[in-house]
Amino acid sequence: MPERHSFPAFEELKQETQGVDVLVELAPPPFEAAVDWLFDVEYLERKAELLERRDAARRRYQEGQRRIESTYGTVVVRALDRRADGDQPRFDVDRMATELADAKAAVDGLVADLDEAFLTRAERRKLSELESDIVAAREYVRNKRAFDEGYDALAGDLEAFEERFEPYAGAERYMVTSDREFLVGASRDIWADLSDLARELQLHVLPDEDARWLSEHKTRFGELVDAIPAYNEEFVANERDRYADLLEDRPEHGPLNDQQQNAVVRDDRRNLVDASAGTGKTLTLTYRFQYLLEKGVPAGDIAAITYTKDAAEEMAGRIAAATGVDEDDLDISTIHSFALSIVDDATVGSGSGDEETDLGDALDSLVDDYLEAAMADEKPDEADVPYPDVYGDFLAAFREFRRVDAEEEYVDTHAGWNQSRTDFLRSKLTTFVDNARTFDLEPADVRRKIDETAPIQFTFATAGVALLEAYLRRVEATEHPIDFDEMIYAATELIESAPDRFASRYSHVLVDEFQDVSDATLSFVEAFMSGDTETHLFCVGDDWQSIYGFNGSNVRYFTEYGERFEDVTYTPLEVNYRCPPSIVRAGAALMARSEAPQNDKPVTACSDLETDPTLHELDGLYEAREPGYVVDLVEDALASGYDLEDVMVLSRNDRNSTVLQQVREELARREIPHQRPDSVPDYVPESTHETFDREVVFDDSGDAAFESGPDEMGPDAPPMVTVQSVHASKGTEAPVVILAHAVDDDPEGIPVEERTDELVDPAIDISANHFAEERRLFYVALTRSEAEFHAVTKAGRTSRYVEDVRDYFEVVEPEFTLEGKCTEFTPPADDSNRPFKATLDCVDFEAPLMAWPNNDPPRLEEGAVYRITDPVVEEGPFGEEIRYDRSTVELLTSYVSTSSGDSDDPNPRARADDPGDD
Ligand SMILES: Nc1ncnc2c1ncn2[C@@H]1O[C@H](COP(=O)(O)OP(=O)(O)OP(=O)(O)O)[C@@H](O)[C@H]1O
Repeated sequence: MPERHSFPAFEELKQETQGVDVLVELAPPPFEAAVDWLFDVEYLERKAELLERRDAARRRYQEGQRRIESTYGTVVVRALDRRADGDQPRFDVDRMATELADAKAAVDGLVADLDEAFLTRAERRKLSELESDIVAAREYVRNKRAFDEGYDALAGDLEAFEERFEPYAGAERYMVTSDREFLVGASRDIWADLSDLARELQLHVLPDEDARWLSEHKTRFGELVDAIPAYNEEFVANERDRYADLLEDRPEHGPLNDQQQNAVVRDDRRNLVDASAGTGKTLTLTYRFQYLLEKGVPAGDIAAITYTKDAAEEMAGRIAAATGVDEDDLDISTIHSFALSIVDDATVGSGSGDEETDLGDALDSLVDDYLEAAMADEKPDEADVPYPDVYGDFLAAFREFRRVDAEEEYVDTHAGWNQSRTDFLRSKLTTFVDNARTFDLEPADVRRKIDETAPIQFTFATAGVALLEAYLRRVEATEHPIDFDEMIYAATELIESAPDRFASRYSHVLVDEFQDVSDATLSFVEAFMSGDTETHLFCVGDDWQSIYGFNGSNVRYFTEYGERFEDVTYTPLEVNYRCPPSIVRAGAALMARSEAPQNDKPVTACSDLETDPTLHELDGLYEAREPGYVVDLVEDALASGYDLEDVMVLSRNDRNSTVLQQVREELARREIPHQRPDSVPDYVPESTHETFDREVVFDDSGDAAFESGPDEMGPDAPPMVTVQSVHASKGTEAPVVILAHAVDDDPEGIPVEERTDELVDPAIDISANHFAEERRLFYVALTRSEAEFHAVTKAGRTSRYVEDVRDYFEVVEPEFTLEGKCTEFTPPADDSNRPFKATLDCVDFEAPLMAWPNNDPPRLEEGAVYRITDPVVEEGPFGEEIRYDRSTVELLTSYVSTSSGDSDDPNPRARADDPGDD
């Protein structure tokens, strides 16, 4: 059936006609004809006009529609086909978009230009279908274009992300901090961009491949946004699972705790374990070494640096035993041996054989040459010394120094009692140059620090600077480094200049006691990170134990490490496995009061031992009583079941220390085996020699002694009490620790008296606060203890650090009882009011006694042995004296004639205990 056309314009006309018909019917007859006539004329005109407009509109429509279809039909159809197939457009999307925009404009123009009222419904539908096809095609192209643009904008970010993420895709590696920060940020940004894009697009309109890409990437990045921050945690958990055997099942002690296990497996570029004493830092470092070996890292790719040779040997022994790797294949050494090995390696075959390679020799011989010639006042052209021009400067300053010294008698006043002038000057000059090297001061730096208004310092330091110049010339002229500092600098330079050769040799460098780094050692360690090497650092340390400021170390390198370098992961360890809870709490309280900023470190004790540290405040004759008292404590410990090696006696100083020297003498007198300072054979009483299958030597005093320190003795080493300085005790532990001479602000106390050395000061550049460093030293001493800690001090002069934590101490006021033989007795002349005087030989010391006649004291008998209970010590004209009277003196043994052979018994206590002697 043909379509019935219907036009609204004609409908309107028709309605109008019907309206006129009704009007005609209602009108009276003559008027009716007139209306008809009028209407016919009007109607016919309008009808003709309408027909004309209709035809024009239809013509325009048909032409327009045809034109649009022929111009744009193909592009619309193609677009719609792709859209329908979910396929990619097969030609240029931009051109397509332009053409479709034109098509839309053409349709819009046509519609605007058309009087649609003259179109049939079918024509209108067709037009609207054309319009909507164009719109749909445009929608497809717009989405596709927006997707492509979004994709292009993301492509760079995605590539960068994938490249950085690629090493971690298998979850086999710890994510380095800078990568992690980048990947966290990038994954968030990419996810946000993908989400924006998806929001902006109609996915169903996109080609399927694009829609799929978008939704898959959006999902992936949605997951990565959560996964990347948690990546390392997961890695660590997996790694801990995989190596649980190593980390949890070792029989010699319990499993490593969570924090220790984390520290072992975390593997940033730089890993820092910052933890207080006894929390297992060294143990964790040892485990990290083993873990790396178990992971398959070749032993030769791992280097460990310890603070002392003993610690290196102990660690190597432990790792070799645990892993079966030959000890010789383990690269564990002190930083100096490590640097030396690098320098040696680099200079092999360079003809360094003739050079002075013995560290220290170069300086010693230079000081000797200059000093000897200058003491003999040899002129530069007479003297057989290197660098005569510098010697000339040295001599001029040295002559001035001697002139000033002759007036001020400086050397005579300051030299040790058995030290010659030359020895004194030699030691000061060597220390001067040594210090300048340690603190890396150039001659000009030292010169600036000299006080020109102080003649002694000015003349001596001017000579010192000349010597430093000569030494630096020698350093320069010598191919092989000739001192420790030079060694470190040279090794650092070598590594930095050839990272491929030296730094990349190690994939892992582990460093113990990292808080003690100096400028030079820090540069050395960091040199391993130079170039494109993949070396990873693992350092353990504790700023609370930084005690080598005088040696050039600077705790700020440790505390500010994370700010100075990139890719640092910190791991705390918060359980102390060594000390009883009271000591752990006292240590934390001590450090909370530090004079210098310290890192905060929460710590709890693992032990449930209820021992409190003990404070022994000796009064009266302190200096004389102290060694005997300290050794009494050693004997008490031995008597209560501790072994010799369980006891450690410490003091602020060792070399030149009267305190430890006297303690050692007392230990030897009581035949207790004990350690002596480096290079001096340790003491073992003759009676025990045959017990040990070792060669025994006898020292000058006739004491039997082993040739080396306890750690080097091997399995046959005899057990002995450790006696050493607090510095030397770092990193060690013992059940019983006795800190002798915990006296405040004393030449051998803690804090040690802050001493300036007028001669050497210009060559020193210590940045550490003296009292803060001494506090840390006290902290080290306190935290060596596994059970008992005893601080022995003089009543009224107790160390400020003990005072800071006195509440944690059990305070013992030892009863002061003197027992000894009266060796001298001087009664006053009868008529005088002068005191009786006597001396009691208490073996450990001589006690001067005094009594006034009106106190009615007993008359003492020379040669008899007395006990004085609770004696009152007073300051007399010749020092401390003990007042005695009848109520305090008790006769233990009457005078025994020397012919009996007993009178020289050095141990009156034994006699007093013997009832048969009464
Ligand atoms: N997880 C553990 N279980 C049992 N004992 C442990 C554990 N961790 C450490 N220890 C023990 O605690 C003591 C202290 O360990 P370590 O010497 O490694 O600590 P440190 O932090 O290096 O101490 P310091 O800084 O005082 O030298 C050692 O006797 C060690 O064997």
